[in-house]
Amino acid sequence: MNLVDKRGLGTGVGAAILACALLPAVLPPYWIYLAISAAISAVIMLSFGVIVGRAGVMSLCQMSFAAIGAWVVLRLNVAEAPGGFFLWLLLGGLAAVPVGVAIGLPALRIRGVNLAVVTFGFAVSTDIVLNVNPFPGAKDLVMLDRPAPFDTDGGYFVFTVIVFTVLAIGLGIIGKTRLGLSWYELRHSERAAAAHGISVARSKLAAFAISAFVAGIGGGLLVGQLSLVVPQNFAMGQSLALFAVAVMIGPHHPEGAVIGGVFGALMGTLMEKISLPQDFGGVLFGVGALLALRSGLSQTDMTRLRKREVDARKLLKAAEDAKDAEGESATAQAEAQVEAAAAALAEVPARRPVGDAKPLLTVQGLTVKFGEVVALNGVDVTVPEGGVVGLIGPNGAGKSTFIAAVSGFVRCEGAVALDGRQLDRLSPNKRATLGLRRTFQTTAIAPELSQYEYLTIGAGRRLSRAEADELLEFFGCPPGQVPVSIVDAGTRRLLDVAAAIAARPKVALLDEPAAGQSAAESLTLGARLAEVPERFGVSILLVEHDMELVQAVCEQVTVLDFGNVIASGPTGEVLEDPAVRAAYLGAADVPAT
Ligand SMILES: Nc1ncnc2c1ncn2[C@@H]1O[C@H](COP(=O)(O)OP(=O)(O)OP(=O)(O)O)[C@@H](O)[C@H]1O
Repeated sequence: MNLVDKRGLGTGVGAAILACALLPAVLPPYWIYLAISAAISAVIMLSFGVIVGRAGVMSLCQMSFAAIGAWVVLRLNVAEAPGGFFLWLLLGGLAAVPVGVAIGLPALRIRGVNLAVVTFGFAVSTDIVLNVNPFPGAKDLVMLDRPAPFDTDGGYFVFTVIVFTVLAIGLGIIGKTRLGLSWYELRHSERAAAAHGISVARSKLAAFAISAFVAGIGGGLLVGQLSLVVPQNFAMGQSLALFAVAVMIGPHHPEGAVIGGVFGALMGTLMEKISLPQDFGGVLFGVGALLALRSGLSQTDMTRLRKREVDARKLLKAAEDAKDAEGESATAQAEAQVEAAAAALAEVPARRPVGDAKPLLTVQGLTVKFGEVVALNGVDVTVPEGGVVGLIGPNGAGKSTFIAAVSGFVRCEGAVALDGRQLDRLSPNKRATLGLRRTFQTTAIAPELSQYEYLTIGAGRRLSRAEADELLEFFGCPPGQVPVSIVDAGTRRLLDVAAAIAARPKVALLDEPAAGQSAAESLTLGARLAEVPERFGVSILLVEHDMELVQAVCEQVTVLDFGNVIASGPTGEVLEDPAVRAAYLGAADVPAT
């Protein structure tokens, strides 16, 4: 879980040095000029990589941000401002940031195609403004002079490659931080991100701000290449074509940005060389983008994921072979697992406090209505410190709605307090950061993440390798390098539980974590959950249909039926209650104690 992928960094920097040493020496002047265009396009591609590739936001106005960068550089050039081109370039990037944030504000309320329309609207407005107001210096032909030692085309190519490399490394590091990883989560599920304590608004605005900065730098670089720019350099059609390339190729990985940049810059020339109309390239990009949108993954995502999966499968096979070498058959292992789980569960009641601990989560009079449907009607539940409390009931009783309301995802009446603090008016991510975590019945984990990366998102901090390994082993998940894409649905739930516990919240609300598990696995999970309060300092509210699990792990249980509490108290007594047995009749077996 290092912030820098040393192998990738070595390869990338090596390739950049090679390109800088070779291309200016061997390419004819026109192709050097095209190589500069490709490097600048690659920088602009990086900006698409942040907003489209990582955060999954359909932004069609990156060239407008580039135009702002170009405008600032030219304005400072005309004014002969101190600092020179390098400083102006930086200021051009920074000038695009507030505009990026302003464009990002609507993204807090709208998404998908609607957001694409908003960003496209901005691109159109920029087009109109630029066509009416020429770039600074255009009237009097005040050109920008490239600074030495980058004043020749070959030298300027080297400069653009250096800028690209620095930006790619910076974005790579950001991508490994919680902010960067949170963009992946936003792309798949904003609810899951909020449940992990991520402020969806802040995360999206940061993506807009950073992508606008990078695009602004790209615009400034274009001024350095052309000495003076015209509105057509930033036309909305350009934004559209580059967006399609970005969706297709995946410029959030440096190799994707380079390929995208080369395509973007050279496609016109290539089409001309094979006697096809230049615009035909745009059609090809559009078709490629549609295919990528259908699969949900870009070309570079797929290539990287396949490699990760191959490596992970080797790792899993080696672990399996090691077990086989120990001579234990799969059946013997499963039997040993059940025996161990049963033994661990047998010890649980002796270790647990029985209801006399301090209340940690108190929910009073919780009422949720969906139109005419009263999903919850004045429900009271308390989770004591160090306790595992069950919430059960037949299908549609209101259990998931309870978790959604307590964690802030659903409007409700009533009072929710965590460790004495009222949570009622707080957002889901605020509740999560205060120590109330939840899992979902249906997980929405980004498949391209490794389990280590997912734990980092869940934990809200960088976990040490040892801590992450301990959590994964404890919950029976595969090794941390294994990508989520090849983890089965049942194990993804366990990973979700591990990510919730990784944050060391005060209380974790677990929504059917044993669904999809075999009887033996469910028993094993029970033993682990019973251990969680003591081992990780996290109290649990457990929603489950597996009555054996509930009976073994929960000291207290509350039963819902049609949104009403029909019984609450020590598990053994409640499960014997005739009203509970009647509610469950035909819905699930309640084993007699
Ligand atoms: N968003 C919603 N809009 C309208 N009705 C809803 C919504 N969410 C839940 N309900 C209704 O609220 C009631 C409780 O649903 P909920 O999913 O909480 O039950 P549950 O006990 O979790 O069921 P299960 O065990 O099947 O998950 C059901 O009648 C359901 O149809």
